[in-house]
Amino acid sequence: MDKIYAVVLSYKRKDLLKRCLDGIGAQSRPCDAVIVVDNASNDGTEEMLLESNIANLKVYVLSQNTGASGGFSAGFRIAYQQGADFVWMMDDDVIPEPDALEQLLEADQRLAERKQPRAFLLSMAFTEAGLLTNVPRIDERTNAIDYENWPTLLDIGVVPVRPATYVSILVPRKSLAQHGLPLAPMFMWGDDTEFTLRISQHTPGYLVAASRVLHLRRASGTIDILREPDPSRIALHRHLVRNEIFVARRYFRKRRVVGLYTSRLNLVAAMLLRGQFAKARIILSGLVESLSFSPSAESADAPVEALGVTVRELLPKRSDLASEATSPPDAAHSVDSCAEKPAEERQSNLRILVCGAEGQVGYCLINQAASFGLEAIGLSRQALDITNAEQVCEAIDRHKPALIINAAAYTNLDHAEAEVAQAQAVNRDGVANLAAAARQFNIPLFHLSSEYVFSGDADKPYRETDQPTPNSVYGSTRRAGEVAISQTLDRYLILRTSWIYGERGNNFVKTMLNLSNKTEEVSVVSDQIGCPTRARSVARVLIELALRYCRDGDLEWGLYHYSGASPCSWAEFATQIFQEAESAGLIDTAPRVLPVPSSSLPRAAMRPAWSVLDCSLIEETFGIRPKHWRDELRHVIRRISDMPVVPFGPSPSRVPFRAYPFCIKERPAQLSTSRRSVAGD
Ligand SMILES: NC(=O)C1=CN([C@@H]2O[C@H](COP(=O)(O)OP(=O)(O)OC[C@H]3O[C@@H](n4cnc5c(N)ncnc54)[C@H](OP(=O)(O)O)[C@@H]3O)[C@@H](O)[C@H]2O)C=CC1
Ligand SMILES: Cc1cn([C@H]2C[C@H](O)[C@@H](COP(=O)(O)OP(=O)(O)O[C@H]3O[C@@H](C)C(=O)[C@@H](O)[C@H]3O)O2)c(=O)[nH]c1=O
Repeated sequence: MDKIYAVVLSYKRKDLLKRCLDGIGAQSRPCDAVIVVDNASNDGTEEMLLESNIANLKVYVLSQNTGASGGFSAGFRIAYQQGADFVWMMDDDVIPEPDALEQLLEADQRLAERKQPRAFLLSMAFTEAGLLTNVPRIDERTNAIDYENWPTLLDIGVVPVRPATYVSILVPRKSLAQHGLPLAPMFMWGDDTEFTLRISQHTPGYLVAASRVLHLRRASGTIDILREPDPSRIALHRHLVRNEIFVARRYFRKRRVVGLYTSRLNLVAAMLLRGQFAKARIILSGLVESLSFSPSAESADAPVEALGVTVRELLPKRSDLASEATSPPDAAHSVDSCAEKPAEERQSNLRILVCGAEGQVGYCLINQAASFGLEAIGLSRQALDITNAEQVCEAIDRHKPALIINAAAYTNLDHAEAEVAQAQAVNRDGVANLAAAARQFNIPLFHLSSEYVFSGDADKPYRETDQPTPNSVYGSTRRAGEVAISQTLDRYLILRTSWIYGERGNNFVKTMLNLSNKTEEVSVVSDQIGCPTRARSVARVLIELALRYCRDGDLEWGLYHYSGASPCSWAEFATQIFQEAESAGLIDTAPRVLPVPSSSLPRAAMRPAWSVLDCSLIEETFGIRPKHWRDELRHVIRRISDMPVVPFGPSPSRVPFRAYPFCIKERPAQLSTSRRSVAGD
């Protein structure tokens, strides 16, 4: 079933927002997530949201007001990047009728049956007095004999429209993927017009008669500086002037642009005659700005931070997630541990120590943590070698983190078969060092492990309760690390995952892309099945759980499985990688994928035939759902194609076949806002 994310942008209207959320919560078709973007309201909105009982509520507070266009742009990208199939966007003063969403989706279905592509679907908006408001413009495009086409689909209750507002608009993922995000620099007014015009350039949007919402807007009618009731908004009218001209220039005929300039200049003249100098200056500055204003659309993959803000995720109370308070364990050697402190003090230690910070997941942890309000101290292997117990204690003592996340590991499977001692030193003894230190400092340890702890001869997804029986050195050492943790600590979180890939580091996606330039056919095993998992999503899960621990001082500790959704073979994964890369223009021609049995590609370490993890426990416990690897892969490929340099291949030692021994140096990782230490910090 499609994932529908409702997104509400809110700015200093907590009472209206509450009504809006109640309306969303009462929908006959529940939303898979309800996202509120708080545009730095600072008016008690956060407190109201923290107390909210709306199911699946996620709240993102921007560090500063980015205007309507910035806020909507943030909301669209957050929902898109979290895997929404449809984004149901609205202002905070919209109260949807209980079947508003269901009706939009039914209309979408009817249009699909008629094979009509659609850029968006729109509800009918009414004022409290029952008058129509926010009426979109009909799409007046004509048919082959020059008649307007708009009545064609009246029988299914929809009319094609083009410019529209964000008063209950349902935008399919495809529109965002193809056309990008609303233009944040517009700040306010006209950004919705521009966005809907852009996405409906070749495919109409539709107004859906049966979907109705109430729009409780403060001022009625059109926006006009002469009638502006709110003095604090008068200065903002320069955006309106600039944006109107920009939209006209981009989407309409020259005559309209000239008309706009003329009417605005006339208005300025009239104002000057009436002595309205301040207002005249505002219009004039809009006109001047319009001469050079020409923002371009960001891709839906762009991080929210690209808006020049940081984002903080709030964790609203949700009955299903509330953990029972337990008494803090022995505090003999405690250092700044979250668990022993009252709630208000706990918030003050949001520092996490990340080991293995230069690895795929480690890097993503450091890169994302600050956006969620965590201070991440990232230590590379040079800065902290986890095999050195003394160094581990020193690092904790120096940084006094609330918890440790271990993303460090010896991950070269084939080399591990020969370098058993080295693999054990890191994956077993290094992890034991971390567990001992966590115990000494009375802080929890989050740790990553692998599905390779299982032999791979099962026929159903592995659960946390299944007995590990590793059949490689890597798998055995990972299992030994898990055991060391569970025997040393009560407060630990082990996350087993599988087939990690991302735009950075060594992984299968990078290997395939590297191969694509060198060969026309790639042999890939088709008898190993698993779930590809994006490094960034693994990091995101760890951040989410770290935040919950810092908030509550406790967590449902233990072992969890988390991987991408939907199993596939490596051969299927490779095929999809090439397809995505080809359509993103990253490669000219996709090589053929020749599916082969594992026996035909011998490697030092045995790979499990079945690498599928059952992720239901993490979903039941924390509401964390796996994301489909196909969606995630598309993002990763896009990001790689945005990179200015040729993608990095794997280090030659990880590549089993002679065909691709080259390795192009990756550009140095950029430092994130969180602290990253490479040598000693
Ligand atoms: N990659 C995958 O497909 C999967 C990985 N996992 C697990 O997830 C975790 C993260 O994986 P991923 O990000 O892909 O791993 P990477 O191999 O990308 O990163 C591991 C990092 O650990 C560092 N490291 C190695 N030895 C030490 C040490 N003694 N002290 C400190 N740091 C050290 C490495 O540094 P250097 O490069 O300098 O050696 C590297 O930066 C690991 O535990 C891994 O086993 C689980 C399932 C699948
Ligand atoms: C490069 C290549 C690989 N393959 C196969 C071999 C192997 O079975 C599979 C993946 O190979 P890689 O070497 O990229 O990945 P590999 O090192 O096996 O990946 C594993 O890493 C460790 C750390 C884990 O914990 C696992 O979850 C898993 O992700 O693809 C081909 O069939 N053809 C090819 O051209």
